[in-house]
Amino acid sequence: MIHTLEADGIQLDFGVRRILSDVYMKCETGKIMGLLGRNGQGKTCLMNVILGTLNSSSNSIRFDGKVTRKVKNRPDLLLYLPQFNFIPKNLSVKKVLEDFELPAADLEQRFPEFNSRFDLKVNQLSGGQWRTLELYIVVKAPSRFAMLDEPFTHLNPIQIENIKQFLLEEKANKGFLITDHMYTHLLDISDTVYLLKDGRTHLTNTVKDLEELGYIRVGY
Ligand SMILES: Nc1ncnc2c1ncn2[C@@H]1O[C@H](COP(=O)(O)OP(=O)(O)OP(=O)(O)O)[C@@H](O)[C@H]1O
Repeated sequence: MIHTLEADGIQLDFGVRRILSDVYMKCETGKIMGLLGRNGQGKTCLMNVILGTLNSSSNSIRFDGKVTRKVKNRPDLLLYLPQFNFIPKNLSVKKVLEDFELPAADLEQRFPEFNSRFDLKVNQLSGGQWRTLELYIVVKAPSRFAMLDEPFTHLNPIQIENIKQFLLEEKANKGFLITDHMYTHLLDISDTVYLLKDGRTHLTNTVKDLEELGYIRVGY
């Protein structure tokens, strides 16, 4: 069965500044939805409104058509990879995996750089490894959907290709909403791409659409 996550009717203002006014987004299990937008257009705010960690004057967040509030309390529905590190730095890799009931062997098979690193504390990992571990948890822990805020940041090109392959395989198990400034990587793996601009989402299909909307300049 395909499950859906939809968000619309969102109005978000900070003082006199309107950040979000005309958003419509739909994610489905089995698919990757990419969200692009220039700095400050409201991508992170939108994710936080969906989660319910940021209050907006109005919003409608629906799972399978049913309005759901306080999504942050429903990890079975949605998990979130924020831009900042969320795993406490003093926990060992082993303990983190145990807490999420995820097998160490699977992490090591997928990301061999964790070989012999399970006893290390998270803050003894490199920044990229710390980020990879967090992403692995959000992707693998059971939930219908996962939102990833800049998953490619801090990662080298080989890690990025590995993560892209990982996400393409794991979308069989959940739906993803991903935002990142590395738009070519996002376009490579996304089934649907929205551009957030001036408070509203634009469904885009091609690089030309992104150029016409002023997000990229091709040919310079
Ligand atoms: N708590 C807040 N109070 C006032 N303004 C805020 C607050 N949080 C975010 N903003 C503003 O809202 C706008 C959208 O921020 P947001 O972080 O969602 O942008 P973004 O699209 O994720 O940007 P980036 O790509 O740089 O991460 C920005 O102009 C930001 O300064």
